[in-house]
Amino acid sequence: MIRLYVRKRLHGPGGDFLLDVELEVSDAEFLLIFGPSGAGKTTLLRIIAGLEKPDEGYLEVDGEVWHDSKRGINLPPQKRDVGFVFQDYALFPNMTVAENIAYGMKRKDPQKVLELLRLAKMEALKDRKPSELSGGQKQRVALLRATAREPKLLLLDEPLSALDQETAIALRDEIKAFQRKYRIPTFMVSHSIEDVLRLADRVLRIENGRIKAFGTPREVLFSREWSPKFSLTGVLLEKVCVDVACILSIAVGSELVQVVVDKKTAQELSVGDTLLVSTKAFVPVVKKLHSPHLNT
Ligand SMILES: Nc1ncnc2c1ncn2[C@@H]1O[C@H](COP(=O)(O)OP(=O)(O)OP(=O)(O)O)[C@@H](O)[C@H]1O
Repeated sequence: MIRLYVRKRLHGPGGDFLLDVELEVSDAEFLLIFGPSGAGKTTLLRIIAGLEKPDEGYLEVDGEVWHDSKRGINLPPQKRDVGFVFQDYALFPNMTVAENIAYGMKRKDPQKVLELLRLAKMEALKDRKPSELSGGQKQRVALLRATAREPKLLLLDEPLSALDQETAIALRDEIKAFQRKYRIPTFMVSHSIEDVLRLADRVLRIENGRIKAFGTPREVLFSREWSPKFSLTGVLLEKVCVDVACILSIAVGSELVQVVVDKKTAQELSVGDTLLVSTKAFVPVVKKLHSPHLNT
């Protein structure tokens, strides 16, 4: 169980605001932290890792108190059992892939390093240096290194955002597979709705430092406050369905807009259809305006 309470005054471009988050997350849960740029997502991860200090807070992980401002407890980062993966890999350039992964393991275990490399289909690259790897491969190594130490908590800060679409999809599947296999509670920051739908057990949506929604992907994505008021028309380029929800990618002029609809709505839509997307009492309504398929 992870119990977290954080308060910290942040300096945003529009003035100061308060990061104010309180939550409980159960063991082995995948929490996705979602929200606009500047909301305080990275700062929250940094506070959990001990890289920044909150003005006021409490953090308990698996029965161990890492921070308690009232009792003056604040474990330094190296005493907090976390694995951290950033957007920019941060591997040791002078170490091989295998050495990078073994670094920080509580009990050196070459067999485990090999098992992880096998799982990520990276065995053939184990003696390479990071400079000889692609971006996707480097990020895989960063993830393996964070997992290898079997931390009590895994923190991932937009680990897929610097990768091309195909690599990001493959790595996303691996993150899920690792998390399921090793059952490490994971907090991941992402801007991607696909990450929300494919990875998260629960989603924390924060805006301006405040919790706007906290629940299952479905509860959060379809929550009534989710969409600002708007109305636009565009052409459906792609629909991707996961469980009960589908993401529509719609070209509106030169912009690409993504909206989430339920599967039933999506079933009636085809790529190439012209759509009207509007909100009615803050719940998006998607209607077909025209279908080229009717004319062929
Ligand atoms: N130690 C700090 N003290 C005060 N303000 C800070 C501190 N660290 C970050 N900030 C400010 O807090 C705001 C939130 O930053 P943060 O990086 O957490 O946002 P974010 O939600 O991760 O954004 P993005 O999605 O763009 O990465 C920013 O305006 C930043 O300048």
